[in-house]
Amino acid sequence: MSVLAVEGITLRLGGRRVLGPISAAFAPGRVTAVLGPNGAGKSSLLACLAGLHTPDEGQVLLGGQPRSTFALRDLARQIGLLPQGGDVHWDVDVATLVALGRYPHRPRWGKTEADRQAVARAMKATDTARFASRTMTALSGGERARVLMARVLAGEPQWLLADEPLANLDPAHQLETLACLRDVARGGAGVIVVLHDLGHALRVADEILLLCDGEAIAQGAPDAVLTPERIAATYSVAAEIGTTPDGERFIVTSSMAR
Ligand SMILES: Nc1ncnc2c1ncn2[C@@H]1O[C@H](COP(=O)(O)OP(=O)(O)OP(=O)(O)O)[C@@H](O)[C@H]1O
Repeated sequence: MSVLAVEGITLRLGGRRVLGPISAAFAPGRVTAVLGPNGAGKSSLLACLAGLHTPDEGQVLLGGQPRSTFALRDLARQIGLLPQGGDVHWDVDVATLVALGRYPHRPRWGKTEADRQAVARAMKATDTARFASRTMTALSGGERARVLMARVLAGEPQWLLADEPLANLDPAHQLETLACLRDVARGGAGVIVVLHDLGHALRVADEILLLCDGEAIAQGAPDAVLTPERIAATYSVAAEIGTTPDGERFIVTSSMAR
């Protein structure tokens, strides 16, 4: 599968440059965590990759071809976006909503067995099958967030772009979601995930892209990017990085001494 990349893109919103110029490439079969302080440009970058924003300069490339040269249906099959803080305010039942994720794949009429199986897999992976017949507006915020993740997973995109997918989730479901992202990458898809928890990023990511003020200040292996010095310079917090007896990496942050 081909690489997804941005080449020298800039983005202006409200008359202000909020991104770039930035160049970065994302590899299939890997989890890339996009990190950075509030307002760094993480969502803007994902929106450019997903086609919600058109860069003012530069281009988004899919397999070396400009994104703009692909048909919309083709792009919808290849790239799935879970937007930040997405929600649903209509009385749709969970199974119907998740099945909408198959829309780019479905024949003109009806659903195929492959559609049904993809929806079942997505609901199992997100622990949402047990409320398949309930309406979205009758679920808690975290339950709705998991259903929205199921909808994107049901589309089995070659590129999964997830903007803060752990928001509103309890610790167990956060870990399940991180494991699910790893599974998606293991299956060969490219995963690009925006995270705020540096420890989660250290554990889930093969690679980290660190943004600050709309620019990429580092991209590489988690241990190489997330050093205490760089965390201090980027987030203005002190960080201690360690390893549990089980070999799990963790980061503890604290206020910097004044
Ligand atoms: N529609 C808009 N009009 C003007 N400025 C915008 C708009 N949307 C975002 N911005 C600005 O663009 C910058 C980048 O925003 P973006 O949402 O990409 O940041 P982020 O890194 O995802 O932040 P967060 O961690 O807070 O979600 C911010 O300074 C924000 O204020």
